[in-house]
Amino acid sequence: MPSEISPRHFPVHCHSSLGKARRQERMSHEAKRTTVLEVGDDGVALITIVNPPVNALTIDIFHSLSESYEQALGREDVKAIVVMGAKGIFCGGFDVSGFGEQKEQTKPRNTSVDFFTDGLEAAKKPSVAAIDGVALGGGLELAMVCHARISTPTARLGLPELQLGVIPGLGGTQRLPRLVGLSKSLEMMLVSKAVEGTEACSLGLVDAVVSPNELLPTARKWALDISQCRRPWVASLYRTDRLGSLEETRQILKFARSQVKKQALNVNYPLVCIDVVEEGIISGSRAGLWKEIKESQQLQKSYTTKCLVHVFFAQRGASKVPGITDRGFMPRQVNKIAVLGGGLMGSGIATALILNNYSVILKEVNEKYLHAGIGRVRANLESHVKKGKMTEEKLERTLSLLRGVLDYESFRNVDLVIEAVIEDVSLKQQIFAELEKCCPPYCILASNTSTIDLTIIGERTKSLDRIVGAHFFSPAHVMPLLEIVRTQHTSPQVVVDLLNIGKKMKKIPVVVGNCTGFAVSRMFFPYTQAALLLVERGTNPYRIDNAITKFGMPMGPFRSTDLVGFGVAVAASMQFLEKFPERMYKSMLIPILQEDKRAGESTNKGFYQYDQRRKATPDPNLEKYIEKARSISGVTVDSKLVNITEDDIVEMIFFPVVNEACRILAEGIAVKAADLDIAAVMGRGFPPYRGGIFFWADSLGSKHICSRLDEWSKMYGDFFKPCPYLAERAAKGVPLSLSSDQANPRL
Ligand SMILES: C[C@H](O)CC(=O)SCCNC(=O)CCNC(=O)[C@H](O)C(C)(C)COP(=O)(O)OP(=O)(O)OC[C@H]1O[C@@H](n2cnc3c(N)ncnc32)[C@H](O)[C@@H]1OP(=O)(O)O
Repeated sequence: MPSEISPRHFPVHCHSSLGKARRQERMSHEAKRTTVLEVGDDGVALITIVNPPVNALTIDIFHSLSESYEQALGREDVKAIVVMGAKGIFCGGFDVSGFGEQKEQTKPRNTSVDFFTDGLEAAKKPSVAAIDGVALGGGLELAMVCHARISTPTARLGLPELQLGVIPGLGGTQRLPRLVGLSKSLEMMLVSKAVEGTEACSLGLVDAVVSPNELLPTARKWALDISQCRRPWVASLYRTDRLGSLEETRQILKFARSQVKKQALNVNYPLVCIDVVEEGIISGSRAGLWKEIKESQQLQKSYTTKCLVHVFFAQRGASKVPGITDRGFMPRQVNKIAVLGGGLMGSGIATALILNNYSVILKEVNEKYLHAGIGRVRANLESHVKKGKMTEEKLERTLSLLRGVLDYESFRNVDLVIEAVIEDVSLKQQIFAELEKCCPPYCILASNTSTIDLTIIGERTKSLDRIVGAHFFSPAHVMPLLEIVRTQHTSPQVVVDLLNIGKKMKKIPVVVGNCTGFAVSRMFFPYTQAALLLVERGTNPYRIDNAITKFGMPMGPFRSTDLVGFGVAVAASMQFLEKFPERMYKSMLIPILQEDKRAGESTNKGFYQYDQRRKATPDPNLEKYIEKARSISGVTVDSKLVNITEDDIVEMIFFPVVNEACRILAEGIAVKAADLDIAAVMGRGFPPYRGGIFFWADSLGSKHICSRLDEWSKMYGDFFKPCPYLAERAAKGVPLSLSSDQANPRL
């Protein structure tokens, strides 16, 4: 039975030690971050966490929560306790804004063992969590300390700490396996997968699922039932019935470790998480709690966490655009959307839209292409069915939102058109002129171009104010980034509308300015170019790809060019060549390969050769093409570059990317460096645990980057020449990500 509760379990703050000013400041702070205790006639004390917007846990909240609990436990008229969050959100977890700092974050001993375990879980009065909205991280950990959990069907429950480089630190590694079993708990923690209330109930994580209206009455009754022994009084930490035999445990942990070693390169926190879970199973849950405390404290201070927390906040900051989202524009209702072109991109965009309940018209030029486009959408949905994410019935319902057409007849009442045809300037110009005539005057006219200047695309229209870039990344129904491109003419309302649609499509939108390549393609165009320069001077291409994947990119430059296809790569290069000739590295290697019908993965040969299962292997024949390209370029093999180290490969490939990112920032194409961090992570798979392109560059220092670029530009030409923004920051020794007064914002 629950042990004796004494006030020492609850850290109570001592006002007398605070000065008057600090006390006042603290009181106004607490007015926003607090818990509220209300005792009903039924004898149930309702404790509500109030810390908008997501009721995150802070030290203040813990103080207030412990005070509320202490009162509830001490009052004779209270028989049981219900915990909930204000405004339909249980709790979004611990406030992560201080994670990644060297200072101590919490007093986990007080919270995890003394407060949560020996205080709440062992209390003489039962607690029930009433969960709506989200119960994530520390929020779910608090709920698991309660003796039962009632949830709404759509509430999301999970322990997503690992996506921030930390492990659950309030008992989650111990209680989750005991509630849902080891395999499921590892899956939920290692891939930061949240489950909805209904699934949580079938897993045993929650005890009942009810509608939002019934949530509180049910939770109150449940709590009273426990107190009167009509329902079991369960302390999750000591359950063992969901844990399998020791042999099963070993098998599951072994498998999890092998998966993590394959997938989580350069980071240790997933393995730490598994070790902590194992400790609890082998040595008992209290031993597990202590190990969890020690490890989570360490990880909270780690540099990796600092990077991942930066990405978390940068992602949220990306949808706040000065001069646009702070002007009070409300997003307009967008119901009907047309997509032009049913190729790879168009079908992906249409899939993403119908998956998020938009009605979509897909237009193609003839029956054959239309049929193929709709077929692609169906195939995209079928892959969801195969992965168990969707039922056949849901597939048919989703597909019924798509209608194929061959003309503009039905465009008369569309709210948004997304053009996704091939990268041909005059074709796009013609299409936009037609759209202007066929669509209503309020319709947003968006292009999915990845490189072409939008003002040029809209040259033949008088609708520049409603022309905007909606650049998706392939596969569009999978990749999270949406690059919203606005020109000097695009109206703020249109940007606000598109931001809202992006959010509804569960994309991460980043708003950038208009130029050739915008932010993502432009920032990364030196990525493949630097690789070509190295190869022509003797570096083995497969060593380059290997070094870059070891750094953490999903693919090296050659493998990713194969995937994109040489046709697309050449079309983009032509745009850059026209716009930035002075810093293009002009290699003939790709055109030479193309001449020999090697155009990348789709032709089974590119830089790699591909078997029937699309597995890439190095091709010994590549060397002869490289030699030919080398002779055309008139360069010779440089023994330094033949024997270049992996670290130097990474710097020679990525410093030109940093250099271009600096130009983009200096020109005001991006509003802030953090937006380019998000663009690199979400659009190109730059490792999030390095914080994004600028965050990583600043960890190395502007001086180091500039001096290396300088050195290479003397040896290998202007391709490496540091831009004025970078050179200036290096001279002053200031970080590249600091906003610049000298930048000339065009947005
Ligand atoms: C000790 C423990 O084990 C450690 C932990 O608990 S670590 C934290 C674990 N929790 C998480 O990882 C959840 C993080 N949050 C989220 O996933 C999402 O914010 C959410 C699902 C809760 C809400 O999503 P959504 O409604 O789209 O709102 P979103 O824009 O993301 O967040 C709203 C605001 O709350 C902030 N916020 C959300 N969760 C936060 C958190 N855990 N800490 C600090 N701020 C947080 C956001 O930064 C944003 O602030 P802004 O308005 O100033 O931009």
